[in-house]
Amino acid sequence: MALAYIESKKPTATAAAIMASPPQLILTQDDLKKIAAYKAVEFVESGMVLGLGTGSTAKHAIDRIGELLRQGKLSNIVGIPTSTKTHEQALALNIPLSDIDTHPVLDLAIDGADEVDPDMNLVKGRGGSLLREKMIEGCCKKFVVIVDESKLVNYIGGSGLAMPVEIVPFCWKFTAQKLQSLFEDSGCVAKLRISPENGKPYVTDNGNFIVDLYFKKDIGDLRAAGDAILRLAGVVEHGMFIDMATTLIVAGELGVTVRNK
Ligand SMILES: O=C(CO)[C@H](O)[C@H](O)COP(=O)(O)O
Repeated sequence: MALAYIESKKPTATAAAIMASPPQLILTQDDLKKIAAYKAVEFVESGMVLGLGTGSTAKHAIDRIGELLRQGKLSNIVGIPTSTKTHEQALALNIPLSDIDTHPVLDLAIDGADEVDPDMNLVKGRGGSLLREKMIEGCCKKFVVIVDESKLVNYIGGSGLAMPVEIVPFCWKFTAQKLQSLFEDSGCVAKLRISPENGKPYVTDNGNFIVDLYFKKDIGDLRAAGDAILRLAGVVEHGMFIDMATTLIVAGELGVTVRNK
């Protein structure tokens, strides 16, 4: 697919303000996340129905939306949260909330990602919310992805970190084994995600488990891989977001890049 690029290596006014206060020599990863998030919120207009993402980057965007509502600079926003955690954050900020039963078409969603490839395909779900994120971000007119530059990869799986798959708890070992076998040629290792809090299987907002897939090599055709995963009984959804992002905002040491698809 042909891509159109709008690129700027100059810090925006918002980014410049964040960089300037307090004075510091090195921006932390969290500073970069905040810069990307604030830039994304510039796309938000009063009256919009908004998908509210999950994770440490999206959290900054939601805080900013709450702040602009409080200041009266935004009004009549309806937020659709992608997780119970985001739901709680948005409630605390007095952002009016709804769901996709009531609002099946959203104006805009803002969310982070774990990996972004050169075609703006994503890995999401290391925060555990991939199913609701995919349902909600799949019905947005515009899906703005916000990342710091560490999330950019040459190919999906290229970070060496997990590509999450949400599965039903029933006979999870069977499903994990099937997933691993599917990507044998890519040296795939499938691991059940364990919650660091209690040492038990991590349970998603939907009552499911997550199997994290680690690849040693490029898995090739992402659509074919995604379809093969979804054909396995026991799989609920995978964390590859193929051809869904419409805008990518990357914050790095040299400034902010905005790229439209
Ligand atoms: O997909 C996600 C949650 O399911 C997050 O967007 C993703 O994990 C990125 O998180 P962070 O902004 O904390 O790096």
